[in-house]
Amino acid sequence: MSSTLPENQVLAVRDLSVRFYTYAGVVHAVSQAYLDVFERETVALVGETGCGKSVFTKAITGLIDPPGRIETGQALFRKRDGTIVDLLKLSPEEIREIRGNEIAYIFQDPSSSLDPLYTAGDHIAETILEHRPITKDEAYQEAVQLLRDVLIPNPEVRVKNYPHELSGGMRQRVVIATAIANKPRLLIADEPTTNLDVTVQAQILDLLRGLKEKYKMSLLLITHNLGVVAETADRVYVMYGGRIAETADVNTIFEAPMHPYTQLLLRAVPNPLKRIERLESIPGTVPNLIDMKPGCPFAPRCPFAMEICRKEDPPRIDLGNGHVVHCWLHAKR
Ligand SMILES: Nc1ncnc2c1ncn2[C@@H]1O[C@H](COP(=O)(O)OP(=O)(O)OP(=O)(O)O)[C@@H](O)[C@H]1O
Ligand code: NI
Repeated sequence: MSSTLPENQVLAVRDLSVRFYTYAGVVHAVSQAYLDVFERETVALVGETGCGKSVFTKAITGLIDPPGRIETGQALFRKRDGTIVDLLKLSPEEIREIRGNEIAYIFQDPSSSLDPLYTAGDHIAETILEHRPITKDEAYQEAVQLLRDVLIPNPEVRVKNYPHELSGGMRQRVVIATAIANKPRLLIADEPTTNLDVTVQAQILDLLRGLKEKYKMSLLLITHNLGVVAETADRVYVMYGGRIAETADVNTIFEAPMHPYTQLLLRAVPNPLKRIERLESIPGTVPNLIDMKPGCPFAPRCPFAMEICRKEDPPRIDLGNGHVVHCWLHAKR
C-alpha cells in the first residue's frame, strides 16, 4: 500500500499481525487485521472476549510490550498538520508524542488509569503539559473547563478531588476529560462503560457522542455490546480469533450479515436496542489462539463449516459498498 490516504481518512491499518511469545506457545493475538477510520465517524470493533480487540488497538498506539511483537503491518495516520505517518514505524519518542495528543486512548479499566495520589486536575494538567507549552496555571484552568465539558457539576471544586472522592461514573468522566485534553483527531475507547451501572453507561455513551461532535473527532469504540453498536456506530468491524470476520456499515451488519459468526451474534441478541447483553451466548468456546493452524478460526463452532474451512484461511470476499466478509461460504466455486 502506498503511504497516502484519501483526504477524509484519519487511519488505515493493513495486514496487522501481533504475536505473544509465551512459555505455553505462540499466541496469535491478531492476524492480518485491517481497519479504516474516516474523519468524524464512529467505528465499532466488536467480538467476544479474547478475540484480539485490545491488542489490535494497543498495537497501533505503540503499547505492545514483550513478549508481544508486531510481526507485520502498516498503520497510516493523518496528523493535524496533514502529514501521514506509519504509526508502526515510529520511534518510542515519536509515538509518545502522538499518544495522548493526536490519538487518545481510554483504557478498558478506567480505575487503573487514575493514580490515587493525583487529583482530577493533576491528571488533566499533566497530559496537557506533556504536549503543549503553556503554564501550569493555564493547564489547570483548561482542566476546569474540560471537567465542565464532560458535564461534571462544580468543576472548580471537583478539579481538586482525588479519585476516591469521585463515583465510578465521575471517574470515567475524568478519564474522558484527560483523553480529550489535547483535542485528539482520533479517540479510541476500549469498553468505556464496563463496570458502570446501566444508567451511567448510557450517560457516558451520550457524553462520548456529544464530545465527538463538539471536538470533530473520530471515535473507535471497542465493545461487546451490540446495543451500543446499534446506537453509536457508523461502521462495524467484527473480529473473531484475532481476525476480521466481517465489516460493513452498521445497517448492513444488522440487516444483512453474511458471516455465520455475525449472524449468530445477532441471533443471540434478537433486538440489540432492547436487550443489552454480552456476546457470550453462542455455543462452543472462544478459540485458543496458541499455535493456530491454517483454516477459519470459527470453523469449529460454525454450523455451516465445510472441509476447506478447516484447512485453508478464508478468502476475502468484497460484496461492494464497503461490505467485506472473510468466509468460504461466499467464495465463487
Ligand atoms: N501480554 C500478553 N501475553 C500473552 N498473551 C496475551 C497478552 N495480552 C493479550 N494476550 C492474548 O491475546 C489475545 C487477545 O487479547 P485481547 O486482550 O486483545 O482480547 P479482547 O478482544 O480485547 O478481549 P476482552 O473483550 O476480554 O477485552 C488473547 O488470547 C490474550 O490472552
Ligand atoms: Ni479487550
